[in-house]
Amino acid sequence: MTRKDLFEQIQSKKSYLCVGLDTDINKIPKHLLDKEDPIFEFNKAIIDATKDYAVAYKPNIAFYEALGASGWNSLQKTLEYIPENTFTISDAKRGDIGNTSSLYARAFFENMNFDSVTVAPYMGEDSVKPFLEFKNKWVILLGVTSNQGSFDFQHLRIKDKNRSLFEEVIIKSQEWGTSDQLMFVVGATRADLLEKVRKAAPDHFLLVPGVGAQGGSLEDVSKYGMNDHCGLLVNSSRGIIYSSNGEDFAEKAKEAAKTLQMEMSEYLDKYLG
Ligand SMILES: O=c1ccn([C@@H]2O[C@H](COP(=O)(O)O)[C@@H](O)[C@H]2O)c(=O)[nH]1
Repeated sequence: MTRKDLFEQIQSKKSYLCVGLDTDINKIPKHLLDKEDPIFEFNKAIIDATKDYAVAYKPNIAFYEALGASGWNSLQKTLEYIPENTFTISDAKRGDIGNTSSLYARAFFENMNFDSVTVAPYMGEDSVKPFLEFKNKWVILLGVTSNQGSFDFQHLRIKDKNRSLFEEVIIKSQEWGTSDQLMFVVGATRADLLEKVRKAAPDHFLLVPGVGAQGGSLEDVSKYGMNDHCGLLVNSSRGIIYSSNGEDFAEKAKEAAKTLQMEMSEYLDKYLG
């Protein structure tokens, strides 16, 4: 999917919502467990319920690979079920020496046909570039993450450049790929840093996890993160998919997604540059 296609979807749905499919066999409603593939049945119902409000879906790969072959199978079926014109993110946080990264890229872009994959930047250029060799595919590089541990490394100051390590990641990586193939993860819990991030990357899309269960503010993210083509994909996983663990789980997920979409629609009117 191109950047233009993505912006068109955002405009037509008045939404920049990404629904996170962090599907945990121990958390899904009990009545699904006697189905042949409970994970897929759950995802299918969530996708049906939220597809009018979401422009992207983000399965977190850990939840699937933890289940072995059956998890990969559920993931493939889920990916195929996501409607066309919807952006797909494999949240895999990969990255290794070049030849290994090439194989990760093939796994998610060729074998599975995701639009994008999240990549950890700390092994540097040769670990990221293999992912950038695929036409109309996206690398979503971890910029400043939503967790407390982000302070261990990402916020360290680089004295001679007078900036933080996460800013250096965002600036340096723009030498490797364009804003048509590179996005950055910025945690919603770090909305205070969005002005800095936007200074370093004015045109790029940002994937922003951390609203909902982690408490990030959608309004702050939208106010400080939006650019003239929106430039935001805001993810909520648990806050949507586990709104209820009863028979009404899909209906409740729909309500949660719709609530976020309606708020986003307001912010698009208010903050779109
Ligand atoms: O900085 C980051 C990077 C990735 N994530 C992932 O996003 C979702 C968030 O889930 P919620 O249930 O909405 O909190 C999850 O898959 C994380 O692994 C992140 O939270 N922060």
